[in-house]
Amino acid sequence: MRAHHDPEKRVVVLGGTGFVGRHVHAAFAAAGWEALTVGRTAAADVALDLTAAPPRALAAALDRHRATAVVNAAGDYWGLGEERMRHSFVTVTERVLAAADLAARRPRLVQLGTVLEYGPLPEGRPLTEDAPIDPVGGYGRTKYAATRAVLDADADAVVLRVTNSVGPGAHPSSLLGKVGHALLDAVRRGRSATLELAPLRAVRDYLDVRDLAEAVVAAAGADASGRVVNIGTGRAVPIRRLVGDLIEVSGVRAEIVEREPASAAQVSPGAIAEWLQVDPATARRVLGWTARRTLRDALDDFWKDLLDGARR
Ligand SMILES: O=c1ccn([C@@H]2O[C@H](COP(=O)(O)OP(=O)(O)O[C@H]3O[C@H](CO)[C@@H](O)[C@H](O)[C@H]3O)[C@@H](O)[C@H]2O)c(=O)[nH]1
Repeated sequence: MRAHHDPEKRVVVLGGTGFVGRHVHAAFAAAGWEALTVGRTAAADVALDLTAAPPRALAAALDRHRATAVVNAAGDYWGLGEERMRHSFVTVTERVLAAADLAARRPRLVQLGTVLEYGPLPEGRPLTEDAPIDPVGGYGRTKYAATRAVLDADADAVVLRVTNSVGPGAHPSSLLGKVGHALLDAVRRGRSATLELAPLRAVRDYLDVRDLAEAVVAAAGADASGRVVNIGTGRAVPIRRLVGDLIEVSGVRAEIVEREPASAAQVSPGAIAEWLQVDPATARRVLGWTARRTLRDALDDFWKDLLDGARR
């Protein structure tokens, strides 16, 4: 028998086949929501290129699903220049807002932003929502412009400014994604691995992506509107240790070679913030959400998923 769903719990996840979106979709389903993914690939429930489709196409998908909420987890950015990122984030967000206006019932919007919208803070100062906005790179600048569009629209919306996340499906261009794929390659070849990385100086707040997904579900159900909430664990971890833990989890013999990136295209979006730790108090108070998983589990499950994928 088909499960009976609460008519108020119907969500459309934009970018629902991406690394974060996939987990967001699963978390909504686990919480009893009827969840639909929109993405560019055939893996999505509704295949729609949000950078090209007019708002009425998305509005029609929202209406067909009778969506009460929409999550914007869409947007390519790895290796893209600022203009392309502006299109990925700002143009798409403007279209999402226009589509929500056109829909028969305006859905609540949960927009995924980034902690990189803020400027770097001195070491030891946790990132609160009143920290100065001073994005250093094109990624932070364009994500901030998208956040502004949401806040200025006066919609029923909340923006989550999210820190780094890891777990099954981590993007191969991210630091831990890159390391995981290189370790998997070593397993396939029956060799040890040589990991060529930019100097691992940063100390960052890392979330299990499944905790992040639960924060999005909490945000969809919360009362808060027209504001931002920072999403992180409240702990800062040296990324060198995370890389070491992933190598240990894999059991692969690996050598790390640290070298300054040869070109700007190889620099991580977050390379500007060396020390970053979120203050999780607002998320706890406003969303009733706190990260609960360990990073060891996130790394374990990321590695298991890579091995499973290689066997499939
Ligand atoms: O070879 C490398 C690669 C990366 N890093 C550092 O590792 C951290 C993580 O880098 P990466 O995985 O490339 O991600 P970020 O650049 O931090 O960006 C991620 O984290 C942001 C929030 O913190 C999110 O908004 C983005 O979507 C997400 O891609 C950063 O401090 C990088 O400077 C290195 O030290 N060496």
